[in-house]
Amino acid sequence: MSDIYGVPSSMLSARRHLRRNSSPNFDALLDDTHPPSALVSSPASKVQTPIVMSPSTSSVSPAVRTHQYRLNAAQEHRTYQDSCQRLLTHIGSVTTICDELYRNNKDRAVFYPAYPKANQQQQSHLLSQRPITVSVPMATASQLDHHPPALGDSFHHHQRRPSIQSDHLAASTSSTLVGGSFHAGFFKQEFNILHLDLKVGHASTNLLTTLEKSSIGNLLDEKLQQCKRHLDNLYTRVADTSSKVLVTGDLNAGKSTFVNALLKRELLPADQQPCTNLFCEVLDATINDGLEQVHAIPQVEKYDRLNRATYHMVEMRHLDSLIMDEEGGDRYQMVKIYTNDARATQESLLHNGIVDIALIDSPGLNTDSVKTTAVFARQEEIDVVVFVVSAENHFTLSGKEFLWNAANEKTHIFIVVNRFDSIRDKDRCKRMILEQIRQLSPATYQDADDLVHFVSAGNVDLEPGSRKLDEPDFARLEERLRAFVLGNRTKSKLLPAKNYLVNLLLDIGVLSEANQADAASKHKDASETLEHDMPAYEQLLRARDRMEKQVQRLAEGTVMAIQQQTADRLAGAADQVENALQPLAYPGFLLIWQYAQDLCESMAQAMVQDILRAEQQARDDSQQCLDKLHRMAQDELGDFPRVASVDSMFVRPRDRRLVIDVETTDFFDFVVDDKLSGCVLSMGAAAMVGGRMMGFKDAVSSLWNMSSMVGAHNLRRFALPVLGLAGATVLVYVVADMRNAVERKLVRKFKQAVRDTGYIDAHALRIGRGARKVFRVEGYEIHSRVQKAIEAKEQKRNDLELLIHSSQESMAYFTSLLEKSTALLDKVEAVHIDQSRIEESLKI
Ligand SMILES: Nc1nc2c(ncn2[C@@H]2O[C@H](COP(=O)(O)OP(=O)(O)OP(=O)(O)O)[C@@H](O)[C@H]2O)c(=O)[nH]1
Repeated sequence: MSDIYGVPSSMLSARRHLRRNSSPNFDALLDDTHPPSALVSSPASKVQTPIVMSPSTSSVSPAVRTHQYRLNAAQEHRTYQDSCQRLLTHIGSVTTICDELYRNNKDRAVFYPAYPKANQQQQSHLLSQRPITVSVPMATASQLDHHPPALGDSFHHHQRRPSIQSDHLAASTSSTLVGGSFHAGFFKQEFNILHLDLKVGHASTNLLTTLEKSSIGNLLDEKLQQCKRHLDNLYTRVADTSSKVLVTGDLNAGKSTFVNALLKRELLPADQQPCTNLFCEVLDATINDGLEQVHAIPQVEKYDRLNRATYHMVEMRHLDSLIMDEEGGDRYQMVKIYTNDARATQESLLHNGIVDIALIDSPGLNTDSVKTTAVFARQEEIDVVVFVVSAENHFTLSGKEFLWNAANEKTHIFIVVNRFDSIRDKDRCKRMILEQIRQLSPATYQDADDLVHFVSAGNVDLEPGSRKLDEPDFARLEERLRAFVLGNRTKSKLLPAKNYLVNLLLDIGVLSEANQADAASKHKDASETLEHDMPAYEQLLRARDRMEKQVQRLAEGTVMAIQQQTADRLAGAADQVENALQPLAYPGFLLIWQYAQDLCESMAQAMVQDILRAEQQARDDSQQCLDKLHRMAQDELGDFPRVASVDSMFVRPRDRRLVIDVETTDFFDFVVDDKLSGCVLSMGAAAMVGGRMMGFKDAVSSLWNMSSMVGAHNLRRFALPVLGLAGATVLVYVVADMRNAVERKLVRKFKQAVRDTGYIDAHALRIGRGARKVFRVEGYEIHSRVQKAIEAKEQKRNDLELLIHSSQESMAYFTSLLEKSTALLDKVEAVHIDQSRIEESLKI
């Protein structure tokens, strides 16, 4: 759920909580204030700047100073509230931008620039333009997720990656903006927060360039999710009105006594023997509905004040035994003690009128606990660490280790040197301890006046209702501690949030610029390519039509020619078929039947030979045609292998022979002989050929035919002699002419069969079909290649058009994102945060 500006509802409720919790105290303070003439208007923060009390003000009366403290506290509270509110709004807006970017990255993988690591020279050039400091906490999402800021801030992070000092950044950033836009190229450096950690060391930049766009998109998705989680954390942290002070130190240094002294109440057990076994957090009872209660918590991360199942309620009178009992330390991780403080706001630390402060007393440091306490101190919500050291014992090894670590993390520690009353040579003791601090934590030593306090917590009067004033040293400690806590609250809550927003917005600006440029270049390239490809595409379309017509024309022309050639060749062969008879030797009258069959076979073979020649001719012609087709297609489509082959033509086994049967009548043939000038009967007699005998019926029929020709009268007169002569003549003639008769008859019969069966046309068509088939194969190949080339071009066109469209959208989106992030960056920069001024103004 989010509001109309996209701010999550959880954030809104946290903001309401902030207002509700802080306003009453603030108003109460204001009720008591003098006219606003004491306040100076500050244009930067649009709030009034409190008057910082000069050293001369120390001479004014305590009542005036208290009044001034209230004024300043009220004003600081107002400034803090204003900064909080504005940062919360900006966190919400940046979260919305991250959401949009995340969704955009899901729809269309965002371009992630793989900028090379800036070399030393470039780095120093950038540094000269953008002042960078290592004094401001700035934790990245991942760093904070895994390594909470140390000891109240995150200085150690700056050792790894320089961050931008917010106040300087405002100036430097605005100097890099022209007309509300980032200078191209200026930001070409590594990302601060959106840096994709590939865990491959120095090769990461190279690897980025080789990674799939989608993989980079996924990495960016994860990174944006991390950012959103961190923004949520920052929101909760900024909206949280409380501050936590961890009191740690050596065993028996007087930590519990010191906490009691701050509370002006004997709440925690103090003993000469080490007695604190648990972390004890003391909170103002107002946040527990005014009820004084002790909650013993087995698991801190599950603790919920309103859920009794997450803690055990312990009676206040059993508090000592709970804390001192070693078993308590084993059973519980922490004790929360809600306590009332009836003192006035400027006197109480817990109930100070500005912020809810919780004090956490911890078990004394020893070699076992030093690490646990260090981890505890690094927790995000710890704003200040107070280290208590006994003036008698100075720093132990464990104490030194703790301070040494803290110093390495560039943390200021508030040091309380307790039990100072037991020291006789106080100056010497001070010198020695300050020298130790100088070595252990130079940063703290620098501010020793404010951060190192020599006191005797045991001397603070804890009697209820006592009017006895604290020793000046302890009173000063309280005042400095309060200012330090409030100053650190800004440092540990607002500055990290502001810096994170600034760095994230700068990264979003870099990403937007890079994507704008990338989209513009893609748009330009795609438009140019499209324009360039258009004529080629249209040419291909024309080539397709042209080629299809040519293939059709060439192939069909060749087929027709082949058919015609074949028909001509076969017709010629059929006309000359009698030539096929020449090689055959006549075997004699008795084998004339066999001779007739050989004649038929010889003619058939002659025709087959011609058909085979026609087929070969067709192959040759087809080959030439295929060559032409292929060359033509290659001219348009480039080189490609030929698919069709003439070797596959006419390979199917088939009987090409024309078979005619030999019949008896084939041996008799009547011809008109020119020499006889008359019609002479040339009859082939039915003879026994190859064991075959003419039938009786046929013989009678022949004779009857002859008699009818001669005539009945003559027949009767010359019957016998004529018959005898004729018979002899006929017989001689028939026998003599039988070879010619059968040859003539069979040739005629063969030719007739050629005509009757459509032998020539059938083979001409078959051979033409064979040629057409190979042309069709090649034609199909050419067609599909042209089609593929056209489809590839069309696909490319579609892709280019899509790319043009999406790059246009991308340009529009990132232009608007850049404008938004730039405007937001200006607003975030305008949130004025000055921790040192706060500390100064709250010193009484
Ligand atoms: N003389 C003197 N004694 C003090 C002072 N502060 C604390 N003590 C004594 O020092 C002893 C230890 O005090 P605690 O407050 O229990 O010390 P601690 O650091 O909380 O102890 P552990 O939590 O058990 O490590 C007690 O006997 C206190 O009375 C002081 O300012 N002066």
